[in-house]
Amino acid sequence: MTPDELEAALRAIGAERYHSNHPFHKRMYGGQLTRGQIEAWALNRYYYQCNIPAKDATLIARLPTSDLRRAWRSRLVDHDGDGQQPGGIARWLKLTDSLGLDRDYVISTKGILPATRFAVEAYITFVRDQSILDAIASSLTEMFSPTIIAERVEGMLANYDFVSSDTLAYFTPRLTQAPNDAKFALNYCKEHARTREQQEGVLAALRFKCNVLWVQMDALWGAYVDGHIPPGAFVPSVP
Ligand SMILES: O=C(O)c1cc(C(=O)O)c2c(n1)C(=O)C(=O)c1cc(C(=O)O)[nH]c1-2
Repeated sequence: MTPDELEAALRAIGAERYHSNHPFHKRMYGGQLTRGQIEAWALNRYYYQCNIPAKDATLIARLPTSDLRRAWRSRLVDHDGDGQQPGGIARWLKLTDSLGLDRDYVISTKGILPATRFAVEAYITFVRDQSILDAIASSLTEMFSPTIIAERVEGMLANYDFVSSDTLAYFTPRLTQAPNDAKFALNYCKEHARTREQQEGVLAALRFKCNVLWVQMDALWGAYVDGHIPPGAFVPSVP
């Protein structure tokens, strides 16, 4: 494959497998979720958010050059803040605050679904154990996140009176951060995935990561749409 053919193959995977295709997302932006279901989504998604810096620090520890480490470390600042400006984790907690979730409970992660925990842990393990090329490729879902974020924010503002643009402020910086991050990772993969085997590895890494996101939606659906809430997991106080 040429580098451009590789990019086209990556985009085809996103078109088919990104979590924007999941029925839970469609219900969310379509205004068909209850407040309790949105609370469950925000609570569970906190676990993804708060582990993204651990994932990125794991990768940085493996990167062989200053140039690569410097390029990647902006992601840590994006999520952890710089001590002056809040980062993504703090902004996510504003979202859970505004939904009325107890901050200590959210941070404790006691109420998240087992599948959320397993999926996020699998992502960190993948980045620790697979090749650096595959680890970088696993971040490429971010190529598709601006579209899902725009859809989600627009749909939620239009459909839920308990959500405001302030509630969803987490997403605003992501609309510029994600494309920058994705561009760097995509260029890296196009440049370094030369053999067929390497290219297949990159494609498999993106499929893996789509699964990490997809199973989190499946778990929310099973627990909060079908009603099979696992023992110990969050039970919404409102329907
Ligand atoms: O809102 C979303 O649907 C969405 C998706 C993704 C993604 O595609 O992995 C990320 C984010 N948001 C996000 O906010 C974020 O910080 C992020 C980091 C990463 C990553 O893999 O390093 N993905 C994502």
